[in-house]
Order: sequence, then structure tokens, then C-alpha cells
Amino acid sequence: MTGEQVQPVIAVDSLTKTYASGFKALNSVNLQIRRGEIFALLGPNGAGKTTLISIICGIVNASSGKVVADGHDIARDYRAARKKIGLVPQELSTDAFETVWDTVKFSRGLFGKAPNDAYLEKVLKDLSLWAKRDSKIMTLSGGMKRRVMIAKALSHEPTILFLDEPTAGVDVELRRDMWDMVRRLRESGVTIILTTHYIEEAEEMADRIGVINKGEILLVEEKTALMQKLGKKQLTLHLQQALASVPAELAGYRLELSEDGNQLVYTFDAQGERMGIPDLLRRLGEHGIHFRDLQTSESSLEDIFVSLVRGNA
Ligand SMILES: Nc1ncnc2c1ncn2[C@@H]1O[C@H](COP(=O)(O)OP(=O)(O)OP(=O)(O)O)[C@@H](O)[C@H]1O
Repeated sequence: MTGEQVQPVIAVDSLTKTYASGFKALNSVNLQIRRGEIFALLGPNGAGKTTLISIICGIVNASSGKVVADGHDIARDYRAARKKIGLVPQELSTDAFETVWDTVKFSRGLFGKAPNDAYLEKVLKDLSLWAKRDSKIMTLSGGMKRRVMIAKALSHEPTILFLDEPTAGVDVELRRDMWDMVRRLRESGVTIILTTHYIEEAEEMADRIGVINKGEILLVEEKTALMQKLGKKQLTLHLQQALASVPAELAGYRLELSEDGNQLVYTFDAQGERMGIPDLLRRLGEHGIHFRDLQTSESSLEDIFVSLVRGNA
């Protein structure tokens, strides 16, 4: 069986949302999430990310269109669909006076799942929360509270986990911890959809990336393919002697000379043109242009994202 034939774990079909104010936050969105992937949804403020997640999780009603989550239509079969989904919202909202253990136990009960203390123990251990199980939530650090939100979202054994800005405002160390944890969750078979403003987070974590802007999906791609397709690379040559201008014979290359004439920058597509470098260096040599050092750099996902969203502005 090929990847294409496998049923998506979430299928969003022609989803449109117009708020009561008349504002159209989603415009005919189509999106399929593959079972077991980490999918990052990127978009500027107000793009419609939270609206999309809220519809899939049954918090906001769609104006038109259809969503099927793990085999259940979210409108017709709401309870069954919701049972499959865990949501970690952006804001920390938990009962400060409850203990960690009571909170996750209560959350599980809300979804009508039979008690399973062994499972909850595993969740808390995986999140390094076990030692804090009897602590009141208000006594925990911000990072620990965030872990409690994740434990709550996992308490009813969902197959799909939404993380809305999971690492907003957390320090670098905790961010790394969360990334490791999300990877472990994926290994256990959970499909993960995250939204993030930190592009490096998507670059680090995601198998696929979707870009949304002004309520429309601009693209969905494998991360590596996206970076290869849209990324640009640059080769910077630090010249032994300053150059007054680029020789006319080399006009066919995308070469740019720095203002002081000491650096020559060659820009090429990440996938193509690479083969042209030995040829370029040989031809520079023929023109008596020698370099003492060279560096390559490539555009980050952030550069790609910014140019995509600008292009759509
Ligand atoms: N209840 C509402 N009534 C009217 N407009 C709304 C409502 N909720 C959201 N919007 C508008 O819909 C648009 C999309 O909002 P949404 O929260 O989905 O964006 P987002 O991509 O999650 O943004 P952010 O990154 O800032 O969280 C915004 O312009 C927002 O102002």
C-alpha cells in the first residue's frame, strides 16, 4: 500500500468560516493530515490557525464544509470525534487549587473513559510530572504547568494531539524538552498538529508544513522538499584582491560584488545549479580572480515563509 492510499487521520474539506461580524476567517480550506505525522501549521497573526483548530475540535462551528477526524464527522458524530482529539490550548487554564493527579483524572472522566490509573501514571512519568503528582497546580513553575496542560490533553488517550503555540514564552531548555517529548509521542503513534510562530520549531520538528494566510492554505509540503524547492543557497568568496567589477564574460552567473569589491556572492537554487560551482571557480581562476576563503549559506525556512506570505499579501 502506498502513502496515498492510506486514509488521512484528519480530512478537512471545503471548510469556510464567516464570523457573525461578517469576517471570513477561513475560505474553502482543504487539508489532509496523515496518520502518525508531525504537521506544523504556519501563518502570520490572524491567518486563521486557531479558527481552523477550534472547528476541528468542535469549539467553533463551521459555516460550511466538512471535517472527518479519525473516521468521525465532527458535526454529525461530535462526541466520538472529540474523544479522539487532545487539545493543548495557548492559554494555561487549569484549576490552580487541584493537584496534578486529580486534574488529569478528572479530565479523563470528562471524556467518558473508564479509569486507568496505570495509563495516567505513564503519562505523568513521560512528562516528568510524576514527582509532582500531589502538588497543587498553583505551586508549579510555568514550564511544569504547561506539562500539566499536555497531560490533561493526553488523559483520554487521544490519537490526535493539537498543540497551539506549545512553546510560546518558554525558555530554550524547556523548548528542547518539549520537542523531545513531542517526538516520543509521535513514536507512540499519536498524530501531532502544531501551530507555531517560531519557524525554527517547525524546521526542527515537522514532517510536513502547511502555510495559511488570510484564511487560505497557500501550500502543504514535506519539509525537506519545501526547503529544497524554495530555498536558495549562497556561496560567498572572500577575494585575495578587491575587484572593480564582475567580468562581463561571467554575466551569465548570478554574481554580486560587495561595495568594497572584496566579496563575490553567487546565489543559486538549493536543488539546481550546484553543479555549476566547480565550473564557476575555474572560470574565475582564468580571469585571475583568486579567493582566500569561501562560505556557503542557505535560506532558512523563515526566509521561505516570509517570502511566501509577502507574495500573497
Ligand atoms: N469570534 C470572532 N468574531 C469575529 N472575528 C474573529 C473571531 N475570532 C477570530 N476572528 C478573526 O478571525 C481572524 C483569524 O483569527 P485566528 O485566531 O483564527 O488567527 P490565528 O492565525 O490563530 O492568529 P494568531 O497567530 O494571532 O493566534 C482574525 O482576523 C480574527 O480577528
